[in-house]
Amino acid sequence: MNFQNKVAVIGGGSWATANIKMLADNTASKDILWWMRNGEAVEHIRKFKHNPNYLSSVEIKVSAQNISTDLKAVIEQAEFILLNVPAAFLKDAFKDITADDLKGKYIVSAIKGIVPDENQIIGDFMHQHYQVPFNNFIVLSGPCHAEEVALEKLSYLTIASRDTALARQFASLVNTRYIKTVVSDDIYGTEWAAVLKNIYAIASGICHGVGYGDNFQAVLISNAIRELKDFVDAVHPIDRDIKESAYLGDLLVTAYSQFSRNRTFGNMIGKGYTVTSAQLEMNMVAEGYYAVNCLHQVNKQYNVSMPICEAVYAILYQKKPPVQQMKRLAEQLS
Ligand SMILES: NC(=O)C1=CN([C@@H]2O[C@H](COP(=O)(O)OP(=O)(O)OC[C@H]3O[C@@H](n4cnc5c(N)ncnc54)[C@H](OP(=O)(O)O)[C@@H]3O)[C@@H](O)[C@H]2O)C=CC1
Ligand SMILES: O=C(CO)COP(=O)(O)O
Repeated sequence: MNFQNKVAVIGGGSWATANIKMLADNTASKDILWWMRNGEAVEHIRKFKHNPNYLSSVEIKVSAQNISTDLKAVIEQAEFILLNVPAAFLKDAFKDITADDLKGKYIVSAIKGIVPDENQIIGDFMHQHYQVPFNNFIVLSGPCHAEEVALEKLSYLTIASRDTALARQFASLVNTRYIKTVVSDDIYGTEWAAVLKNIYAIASGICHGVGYGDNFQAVLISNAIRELKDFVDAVHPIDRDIKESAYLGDLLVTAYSQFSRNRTFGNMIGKGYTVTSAQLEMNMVAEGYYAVNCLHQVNKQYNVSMPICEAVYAILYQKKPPVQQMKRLAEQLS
């Protein structure tokens, strides 16, 4: 297959900015395009070569005319469409985009979330609403915080697609001195694991916020990986090693890292912040907040025992006191 290597990054947040950096630092010949909704940020980046709102220390090496607020025009010029908009806002961002606009394009999802109301992970959503064939769909995941990419800390990404030759091609556009890539064909497991680990990171933050220590957190995360495996195996039962970095690795980094939005959000909830005040304070998106509500609906179909996710759901959506819920949860862990 002949590739043109024209990549459009869709979204203007931290992960989009980190993805722009990886693509620019990668030495393969390519065109990089960038869409974001914020016109002022576009003007600032064109002029000063830094994103004023996210990872502002990163130098942006994308030509000024390739950065735009016109999504249709950006998509039209690209071959790979790299989605970086939080799942809760994807439908709104794509409201003027049609299946025809995406025909023949490769859709790469770097989103770790579920589309609310639809209760679909991104591959299913793009397939059902935009007729994107699964063979044209790629997942970019793995334990990797945008902040560490900005610092060029060694990181590993998993690039998953049913078409592993396509996954390898996309991997060849993002690997750098500090980014190593692993190719997989498990699109369902990779997407669902990335969604669930955000919920477990919120649980981890809540536990910290209410006063549990490292000893308890280790038990929580040991139980979380079993819960994650049970759910992913129920949704898509294939032979997968849950200890691989796209599954266990991403859970660990998100549950333990100082950079995690989800853990930070959970910590604030544990300390008594309301959901709204925690969201306002962070100015970044904790996907797990939206995901746990969707998962609660989706799991009615699979009926997997998920006490950790249910505790997070009860705290965030049924306003149950974190201390009481974590005490109840602790009695169910082993
Ligand atoms: N950050 C990370 O390290 C990683 C993030 N991801 C995933 O990447 C995706 C993007 O997250 P990330 O880059 O971290 O996001 P950030 O939290 O850094 O930024 C928030 C993004 O959401 C947008 N946004 C906020 N409110 C709205 C709204 N009401 N309507 C439309 N857009 C809105 C912001 O746009 P604006 O600035 O215009 O308000 C901004 O682009 C998520 O799915 C996340 O899980 C995956 C791996 C690592
Ligand atoms: O997915 C991530 C790291 O792999 C980022 O997690 P947070 O959204 O919790 O920061």
